[in-house]
Amino acid sequence: MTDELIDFDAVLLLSFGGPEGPEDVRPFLENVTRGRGVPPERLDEVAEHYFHFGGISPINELNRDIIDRLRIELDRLGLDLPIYFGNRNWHPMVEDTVERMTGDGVRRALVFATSAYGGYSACRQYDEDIRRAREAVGETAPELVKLRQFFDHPLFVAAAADGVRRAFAELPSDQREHARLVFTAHSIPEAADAAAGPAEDGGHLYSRQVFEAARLVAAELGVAEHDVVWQSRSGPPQVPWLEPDIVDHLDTLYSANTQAVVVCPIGFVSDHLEVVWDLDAEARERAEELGMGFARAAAPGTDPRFAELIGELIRELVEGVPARRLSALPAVGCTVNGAWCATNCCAPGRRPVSSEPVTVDA
Ligand SMILES: CC1=C(CCC(=O)O)c2cc3nc(cc4[nH]c(cc5[nH]c(cc1n2)c(C)c5CCC(=O)O)c(CCC(=O)O)c4C)C(CCC(=O)O)=C3C
Ligand SMILES: [Fe+2]
Repeated sequence: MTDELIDFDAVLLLSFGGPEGPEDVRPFLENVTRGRGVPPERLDEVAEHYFHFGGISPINELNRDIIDRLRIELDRLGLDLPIYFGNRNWHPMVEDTVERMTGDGVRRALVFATSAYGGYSACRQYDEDIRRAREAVGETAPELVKLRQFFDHPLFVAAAADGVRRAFAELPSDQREHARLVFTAHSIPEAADAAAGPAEDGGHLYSRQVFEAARLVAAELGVAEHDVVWQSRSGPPQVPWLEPDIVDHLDTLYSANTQAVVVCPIGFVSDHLEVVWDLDAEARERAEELGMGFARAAAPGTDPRFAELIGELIRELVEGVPARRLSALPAVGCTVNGAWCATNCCAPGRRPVSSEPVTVDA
């Protein structure tokens, strides 16, 4: 990124996308898993999760709500920028959106990708989306400047902490005091985590940022102990992914006499299908079988501070306001036209740079 402040004429919210009816589910899943070696049985299983909710993922509506709140926030800030919406895997597809932006005369837009973290799936794949969309349009495509990773922004941490506070309050008072705070994020292959971040930084940027965000939220709440575990694993069983899984972890906690858990999906921006299925359905059911209390914290996306956060990330580039950050870990991801953050940053096939064990307790 250049140091000089430059003019922007639009904002693009770039997200994952999700089906909006039963007939969308299969083609959506084909889009998500194209070329990724996800076994067909896994796809059948995941399709069932979507059918359970009538084939509708909440993600698009939640993103539209974020856009509505961002509109109000940008108006409040006096930033007269139209907001566009485009997805990687479902309509509105980012290629179509960038084409529309071009037709509307947009020359240089800020891109907010709905993930707080680094790593291939959480960061670099959004750069690929930006490149693909610009290539589809050709030479007249607008310049697209992606906003940075925000896992340690005080507004992200505060919004997540508030969700946890409300979840604790949902538990019966006798369980509240002893409830274990457990954070979850989407599991990724261990090799992808090892390759996450600029190579010279030593890798594992995704899991390090997730651990750090969890630590910051727990610290804000004054909760002394917590765990970080993973959810929504896919891919063949012989390929190692980040572990333990949330459901297995509930068994471990049960063996250690834990009476209740509060689960915070810190790895996600909104309560989309992976949250409502893997946590509200599967994990809650396991907790009930074990007789453990269970409450799930809302993801930060619906909190008014989330729109404020996006406004602040925009002002970092538009007005040069200093980046507010609570950790010293790298927060990269701000690049132009889908360029990588650094050579080999989060490269899908990069060899592990270090293989330090990733601990669970903070
Ligand atoms: C790190 C990460 C995030 C967080 C960052 C971010 O938010 O961007 C995320 C978000 C999401 N993941 C989502 C859904 C899916 N992810 C899948 C598959 C995968 N995710 C992966 C990683 C991540 N995923 C990976 C390494 C795979 C394996 C295949 C591949 O390398 O691509 C599959 C395929 C089937 C399966 O589950 O096996 C589905 C359906 C939805 C939408 C939910 C809805 O519809 O509401 C969202 C927001
Ligand atoms: Fe995913």
